Amino acid sequence: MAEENAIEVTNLTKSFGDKMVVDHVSLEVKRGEIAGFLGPNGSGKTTTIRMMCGLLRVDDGEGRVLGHDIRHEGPAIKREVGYMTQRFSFYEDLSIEENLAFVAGIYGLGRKAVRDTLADLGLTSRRRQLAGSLSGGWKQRLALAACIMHRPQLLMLDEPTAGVDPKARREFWDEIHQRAADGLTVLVSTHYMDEAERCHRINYIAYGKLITRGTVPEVVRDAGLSTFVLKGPRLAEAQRLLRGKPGVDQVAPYGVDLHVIGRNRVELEASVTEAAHATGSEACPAETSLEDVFIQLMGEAQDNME
Ligand SMILES: Nc1ncnc2c1ncn2[C@@H]1O[C@H](COP(=O)(O)OP(=O)(O)OP(=O)(O)O)[C@@H](O)[C@H]1O
Repeated sequence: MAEENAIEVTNLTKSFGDKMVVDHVSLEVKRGEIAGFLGPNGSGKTTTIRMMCGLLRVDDGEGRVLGHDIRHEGPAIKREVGYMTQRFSFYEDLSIEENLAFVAGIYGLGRKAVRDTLADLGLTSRRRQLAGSLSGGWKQRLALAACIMHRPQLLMLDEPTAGVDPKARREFWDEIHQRAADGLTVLVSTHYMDEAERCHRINYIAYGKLITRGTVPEVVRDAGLSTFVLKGPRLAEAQRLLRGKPGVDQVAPYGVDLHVIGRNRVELEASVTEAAHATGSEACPAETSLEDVFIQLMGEAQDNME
């Protein structure tokens, strides 16, 4: 295994009953990298994360996490990985400090680890506050504290910011970036596009299959999509006209604009020009967004399933 990779797994496969929910997924994450794990609901992200943490047996495939074999060295992986589950929970009637002391006990850590972690995450002044009375952002900070207290080298964060307000999400990401700069590796699943754009590299999975990976500009470029923006007074009509026209794969209102996206640029441009003419709107080429790419990939993956 190349030493610089914190995660290197190939062909991970898992079925529940007769349903294959992770289908030969291969992932590579470099040390110190923030890797995004994106994909529609139920596409297999959590299952993949749990296999890589040594929490779930793989049906097939192999690989190493922090140099440990995922099939046979689960306990070593668990010691060196911090896993923040999707619906993390605390004892609501215990304080921040008491909750962390409980987690410290599980890892065999002492009071110093709790004190250091409180200080490290800016929780010292709130340490006596009950976990149940914390806002979403502080709860999530407590969850992060609980999963980094044993000083893991790799964090696996499963939708860590779901339902948290934008300011708290930004603070969370600043925190993650600082830690990555200090050498921590992070794999983070998210449905938020702004968070995907904050990752060094992203991996997109749909219906159990890894569909694309790379930096955000690489993923957008590799998708090979073209986008036109329509501006004008009769966009609802333009939207109706464009649906199902040659070259038009997606039509989506963005505020007062209409975005029209497709793979075949020549056909797309002809359809857009025609709709613009019919509705007195103005059309111009625009950058394709990551969200447009994901929606396209999701639709295509769905079509391949049928
Ligand atoms: N223990 C289990 N037994 C049976 N089916 C399961 C089990 N765990 C997950 N699944 C199914 O496997 C599929 C993949 O689920 P998974 O939670 O890995 O997806 P996900 O990409 O993390 O989704 P989300 O974005 O909604 O969190 C889903 O259809 C889910 O219902």
